[in-house]
Amino acid sequence: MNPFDESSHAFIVWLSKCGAEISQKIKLQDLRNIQAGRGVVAVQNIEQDELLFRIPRTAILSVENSILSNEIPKATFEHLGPWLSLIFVMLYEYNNRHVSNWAPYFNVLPTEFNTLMFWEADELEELQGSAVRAKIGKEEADNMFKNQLVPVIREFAEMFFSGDSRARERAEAMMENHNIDLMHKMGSLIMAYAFDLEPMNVQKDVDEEGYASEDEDEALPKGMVPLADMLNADADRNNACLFYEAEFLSMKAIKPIVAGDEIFNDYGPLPRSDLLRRYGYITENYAQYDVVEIPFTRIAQAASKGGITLYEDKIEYLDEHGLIETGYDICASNPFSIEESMSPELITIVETLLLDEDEFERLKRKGKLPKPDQISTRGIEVLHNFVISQRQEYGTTLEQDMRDVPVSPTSEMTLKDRRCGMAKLVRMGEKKILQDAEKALFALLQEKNRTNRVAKRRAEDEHYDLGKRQRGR
Ligand SMILES: C[S@@+](CC[C@H](N)C(=O)[O-])C[C@H]1O[C@@H](n2cnc3c(N)ncnc32)[C@H](O)[C@@H]1O
Repeated sequence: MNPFDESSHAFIVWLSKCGAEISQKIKLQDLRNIQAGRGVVAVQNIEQDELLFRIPRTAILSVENSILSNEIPKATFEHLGPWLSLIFVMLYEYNNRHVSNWAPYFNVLPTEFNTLMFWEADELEELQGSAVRAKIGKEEADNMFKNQLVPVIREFAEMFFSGDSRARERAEAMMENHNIDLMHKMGSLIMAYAFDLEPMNVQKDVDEEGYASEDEDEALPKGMVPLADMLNADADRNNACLFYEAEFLSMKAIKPIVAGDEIFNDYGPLPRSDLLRRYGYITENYAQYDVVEIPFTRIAQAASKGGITLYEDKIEYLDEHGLIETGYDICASNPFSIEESMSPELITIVETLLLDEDEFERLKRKGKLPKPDQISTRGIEVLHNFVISQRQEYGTTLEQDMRDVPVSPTSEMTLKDRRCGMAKLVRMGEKKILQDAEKALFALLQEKNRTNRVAKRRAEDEHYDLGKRQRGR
């Protein structure tokens, strides 16, 4: 057995000893040949609703289950919040791997990542104007590690490095780059592997597709659920789901699975930019969720270029209505439609900015806002300009990108070429949306102008007829 399979085997043996029940119909498989690390595959046909495995809650790597939670005051974890608390606990268990209950688990978790946090500057450049570059948050995470996490490690150094006479020195060394890097790796593991630890029968507010809001998810405690996190995901190939029970978390088939098929979890309807940021991979069937985010700052710039003043009172009023955000999405749709793809908030903002003072005051008195489905000719022009100005943020055109082949990342490529290939697919997806939006807005503008011309001509004709009738009297 090669070392990779040996770790997989030792992990499954350990997990069974922890009390997990694992169906004989599945196995953990080496999928490095398709750049997918490990994955879970069916070895026999599986029926819908069949149990694939169940993991006792006690085997979850979480704050609650780590012995650190007996030693460190609850208030400290509350102060750190769910994300930093889990990083804290994972660092502790990782540093004490020789005695940690989760050592065989750490042996199957990756130590190298392809997520945007770990890309070189020239690789990130390949994303060109994509708003995802502003969301990587490396600096913010660095600051949180240095200003919030390291002080806690210093405060509880004797426990964190228990049994080590150099505990204080080691706590000081947590500020060093290699340790901050380790914190980023734990953070990245959480981002791509951790589950929100929902209590049993949780009632979350979900959208029409069944997804909870990010804010709601962020407030939940997080935990690393062994094996459940070995499932890959691929947009609409989801065939399994994790169920939260009192003592166990159970992974069950949600449709029949044929022997040989991979078992896929659902990571959510993520655009490829976010998939790359959080998980470090992309596949074509996530293109349906692609978005272009127009940052608010760009809207402000484009508006002032177009002669629209961002009056403070209008911005304040829009903010009171919760409409001022860091950015606004234009989503992919097929066939592209403005109603389906264009952020209604963005349309309302544009129409509000275009209101004259009297009209704005009148709406404000009534506590109302312009309706996004009643877009004006001037509003279309402004949105068209936003789209053009966003398109200019990308260094190459879609046609140029399409000319250079090959684009699809393959296993023969170097890591750099693969990253650049993935970045190119992300920026091409965004450019396609911008191209579709530009065309659709232009067509709508022409239609509006045509209707306006007809209405004007009709009004002129009526005026002329009235004049003739009056003269004929
Ligand atoms: C929750 S883990 C799944 C287990 C992982 N494959 C492993 O070997 O540890 C998520 C990571 O798996 C990889 N992954 C998931 N789905 C994938 C897919 N469809 N294609 C390629 N890689 C995938 C990505 O690296 C992602 O960050």
